[in-house]
Amino acid sequence: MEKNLNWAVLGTGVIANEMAQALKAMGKTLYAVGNRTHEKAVTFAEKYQVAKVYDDFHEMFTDPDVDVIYITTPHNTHIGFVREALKNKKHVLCEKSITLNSLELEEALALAKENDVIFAEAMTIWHMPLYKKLWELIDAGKTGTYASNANEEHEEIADWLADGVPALGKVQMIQLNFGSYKEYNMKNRFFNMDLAGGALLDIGVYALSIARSFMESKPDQVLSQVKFAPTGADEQAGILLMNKEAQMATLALSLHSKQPKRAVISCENGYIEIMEYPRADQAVIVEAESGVHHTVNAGEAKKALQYEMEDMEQAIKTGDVHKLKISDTKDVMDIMTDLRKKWNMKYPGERWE
Ligand SMILES: NC(=O)C1=CN([C@@H]2O[C@H](COP(=O)(O)OP(=O)(O)OC[C@H]3O[C@@H](n4cnc5c(N)ncnc54)[C@H](OP(=O)(O)O)[C@@H]3O)[C@@H](O)[C@H]2O)C=CC1
Ligand SMILES: O=C1CO[C@H](CO)[C@@H](O)[C@@H]1O
Repeated sequence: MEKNLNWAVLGTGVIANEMAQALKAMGKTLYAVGNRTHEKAVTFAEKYQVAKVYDDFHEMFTDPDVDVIYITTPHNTHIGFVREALKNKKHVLCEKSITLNSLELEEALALAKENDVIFAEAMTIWHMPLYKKLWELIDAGKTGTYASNANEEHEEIADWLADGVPALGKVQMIQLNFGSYKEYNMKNRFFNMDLAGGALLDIGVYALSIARSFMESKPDQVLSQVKFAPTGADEQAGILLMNKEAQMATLALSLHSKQPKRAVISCENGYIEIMEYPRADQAVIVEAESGVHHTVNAGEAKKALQYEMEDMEQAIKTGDVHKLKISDTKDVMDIMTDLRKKWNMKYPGERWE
């Protein structure tokens, strides 16, 4: 019989609560919880019937019954806890942004390899069925027509053909907005430099992940403008990307003004519009010539965390990590690192070399 993987969660904040609910919806129970403020871990365990609460959350890393740890603490703390977990041979699913910079990410990936465990980012974009479907659609139609044997690689091609969805051709230009209004409140993580706040690591990571996932290669040209919050954290930014195939992306990010979370992926024969990414379950495809609209549905927005944990479990059980898109996580982290270096925006205690 297949082994049931035991999940432990580090942290009891917003996303940890969602994770516990998602595991329940998967028919599983969270095995363990640890938190800096112990009483909150006790309350959390009662709420979700968690079997184990650690007196000191560091015990989680050496508990022989824990298979996989979900890290849900602020960005600045990720690398320290990731190191501790990987050295103790625990698989790790770590919240975005996975580390502060590429140097930390390289170190963590090397540690995962050395200890023969999986280390991945809980990046919603990699796991939602909608994006998986759209990547297939783009891939099957990137030459501008569907190849006659395309359905051997792309199961859904017959459905697209039946629905009259055109082969979209090459991705040319991607436009992404993400704006979320957060107060300048130093009690939370959003603008606090000590907690690695700022728009890029909190929301830019989503926009960049979408951009990377629809581009053929990593962008090698990056331009930007930035405005800083009174705390020194990046409050809003405009970012332009281009890769060697001359595919371009434009990002507008703000952590102090609301914008629709909208993605437009323009291709030669039409465009795809996704509203409310990252947790999206619907997109509209508009044909360039006729203006005809096709609605594409896949998955359910409310199951976002479930999809992440299902892909992680599958990777642990099979050893096939392709769904975790670690290489794309690295590309996104390289772009974010490069941007912050250009902005001279270093977090307290952060190492760049
Ligand atoms: N995927 C998604 O949709 C979302 C992802 N996130 C990501 O999840 C992470 C956490 O965000 P969120 O849940 O909003 O954060 P919260 O502020 O709600 O919770 C943070 C948790 O981390 C703990 N913590 C804070 N500092 C430390 C520290 N120095 N050492 C140990 N534990 C610490 C807190 O413990 P205590 O109780 O003691 O304060 C708390 O349990 C971030 O990386 C964020 O980007 C966030 C929201 C949505
Ligand atoms: O990941 C997250 C989901 O989106 C929020 C903004 O709307 C972020 O602040 C949060 O960290």
